[in-house]
Order: sequence, then C-alpha cells, then structure tokens
Amino acid sequence: MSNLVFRNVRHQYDGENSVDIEYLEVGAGKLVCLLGPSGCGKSTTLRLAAGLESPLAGEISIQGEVMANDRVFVGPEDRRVGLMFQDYALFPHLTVEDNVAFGLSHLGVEERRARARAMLETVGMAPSARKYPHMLSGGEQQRVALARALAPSPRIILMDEPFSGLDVVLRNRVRDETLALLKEMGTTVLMVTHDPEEAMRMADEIVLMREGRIVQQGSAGALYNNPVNEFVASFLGEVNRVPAHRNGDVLETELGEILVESSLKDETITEILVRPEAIRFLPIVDPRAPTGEVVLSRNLGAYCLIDIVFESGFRVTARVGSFYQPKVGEKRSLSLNLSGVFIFSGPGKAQYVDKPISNIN
Ligand SMILES: Nc1ncnc2c1ncn2[C@@H]1O[C@H](COP(=O)(O)OP(=O)(O)OP(=O)(O)O)[C@@H](O)[C@H]1O
Repeated sequence: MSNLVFRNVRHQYDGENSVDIEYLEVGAGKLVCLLGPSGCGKSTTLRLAAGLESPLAGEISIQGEVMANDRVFVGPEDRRVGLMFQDYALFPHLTVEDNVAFGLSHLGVEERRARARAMLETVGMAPSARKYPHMLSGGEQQRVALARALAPSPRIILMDEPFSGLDVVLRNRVRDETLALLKEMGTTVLMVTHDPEEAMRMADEIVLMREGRIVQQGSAGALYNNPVNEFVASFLGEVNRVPAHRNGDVLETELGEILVESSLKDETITEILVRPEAIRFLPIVDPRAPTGEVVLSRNLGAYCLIDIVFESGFRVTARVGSFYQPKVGEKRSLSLNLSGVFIFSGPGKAQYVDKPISNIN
C-alpha cells in the first residue's frame, strides 16, 4: 500500500517552478530519500507533503485520502504526519518527557505521560525523561526529537536533513540507530538529504531531483550502476571523464578500445565516464594494454586512490583495495571493469544508451 502519492504536482515561488513532479510514491514501511543539489526542490516537496505549502496544481494523497488538490486542502495539523526538520529544535523550557508529550494533546494526562514514557523507552532515553534539552548531547537530542515525531503514531515521518547538525562520528551512529528503529517500527519515511552517501546508506529508494523534477528514482544500486544520464552518474559517485573517439563499432580511449553496440553507430560520442573502482591494475606491465605512471598514491584505509598519468598527459583516478598499494613512479598496465563504464550520447549527452559490450584489451 502507498502511504504518500504525488500526482502531477506543481509548485512555484515568484512565478518560477520550484517543484514539478509527475508521479512520486512512498510505499508503506519504506524509507525514501529525496536527493539532489541545493535548490532542486527537495525541501519544498517535503513541505508540500507536510501541508506547509500548497500545490499550484496536482494532487497529494496520504493512505488514499486526498490532502491537497484544486478543491481540497488539509492543514498540517490534520494530516497525521510526523515532522523532523533540521531547525525543528526541542522546546528548551520543557523537559524531555514534556517535549515528547507535546503533540499528544488529544490524550488524557495519564495517557500522554504513558505514551511519552513508552516512546522514550523505545529510543533509549527514558532515564533522561526529567532532564532539559540543554543537558543532552546532540545525538541524545536527536533521539528525543525522533521520539517526539513518532509519539502521535503518524502515518508518515517527514525528515529534512535530520542529521546535518551532528558531527561526522556521531552522525553515522545516530543515523544507523535511527534507521534500525524506524525499520523495527515499520515507519514510512520521506527524508531529504543532499548527501548521496547518506541516501545510499539509508534509503530503500532514492529519488534524485534536479530543477524541481525527478531525474531518476530507484534503489541505490540502480542509480549508481545504471544511471539514466551523466548528471545521475556523477551525482552518486566520482567518475573519470575519458575522451573517446568513435571508429565504427570501436570507441578508442586512453583506457583501451571498447567495442560498442552497433545500435550506437549514428550517435556522437566524445567521452566515456569511468568509475574509479572500474579501473583495475594488471599484475604485469603489458605493452598491449593501456599503461601509465603512478603519480599519486593515497591510502584511505579501506581503499587506495591512485592517480595514473599516460604519456599523452591524460590523468585518471583509480580506487583499489588498500592491501596492495602501487607506489609513485611505478609503471602500471590497466584494464576496465565495464560495469563501471557509462556511455551517454545525444544532445547534451543526456540519453543513456547502453553499457559497452566488450573491452578489446
Ligand atoms: N521561501 C522562498 N521564497 C522564494 N523562493 C524559494 C523559497 N524557498 C525556496 N525557494 C526556491 O525554490 C527552489 C527550491 O528550493 P528548495 O528549498 O525546495 O530546494 P532544496 O533542494 O531543498 O535546497 P537546499 O538543499 O539548499 O535546502 C529554489 O530555487 C529556491 O530558491
């Protein structure tokens, strides 16, 4: 069952489209991340779902009930959605327990207290029920904010960059704990982030936006390994841009010749995109394979980033396991793992055509 659905939703600020979404669906119990560069319309989409903005056109529904269209508008307080926004700080003058009980005014005093206690228990903050927010760490405050959002049993939780105020170490831990809790409770979540790694870590599905529109929607693997265009490929992870020259069915590049599907024949291709981890080092220097010199070698613990320069001066970055680290000055021959090679063609290279079908070297 779908918890949240947008159909042909359009929204404008000052006569400019800020959101223009044909179809967006958040399935029950799913965590969907809205991802994209600054100003692409992520927060506005979330605010539309919350009822903090109203659409110019289209329809928004939650669990099959219309929340907004050209005739209906249900206000935020009646949508039964939980909000957890970056600036949605806890009330400083209320205790932790009273913060969590705040949204439960429909319940009697005892019931409110019991529900707030139960939620604090769930997020592991019951021992701090009598404390005030300033007495808690950032991570603890975040857990209380989560308890507050979950307490009224919302139909969906809407989160806007909920972890951005936390330092890196804390962020990873709080993020993992939050994810485990949301999954355990089967909560439906729509979350905004500008950080692809965060989206990939957390989301069942990622919705990548640009200029108010959805560019691609799918699992982290689908977006990373099968991007529909160059924007998606480079937003989700690093890519090397490698110039290519078309010669019949063969693309000639510094990283070797790649045989492409003959359906690509009429397309103009001037470059290919190569993920750093798609570049492999051969065990020996092979004069038949593309060979360059290692000019930079950085060990980042889990992996190494290696820069290789070819005779022509062309430079690429490879990412390899850190167990074996090539040294600066070494000559190395390379091959490509074609799953990490993308070819786009057409106007502005916007059209994803196909993966290359073989690597001649
Ligand atoms: N209150 C506002 N008044 C006028 N224009 C606005 C307002 N809020 C957002 N916009 C514009 O709407 C577009 C979408 O903004 P939105 O905040 O939804 O993007 P975002 O992807 O969440 O960006 P960020 O990651 O920077 O928060 C942008 O062009 C922005 O300038």
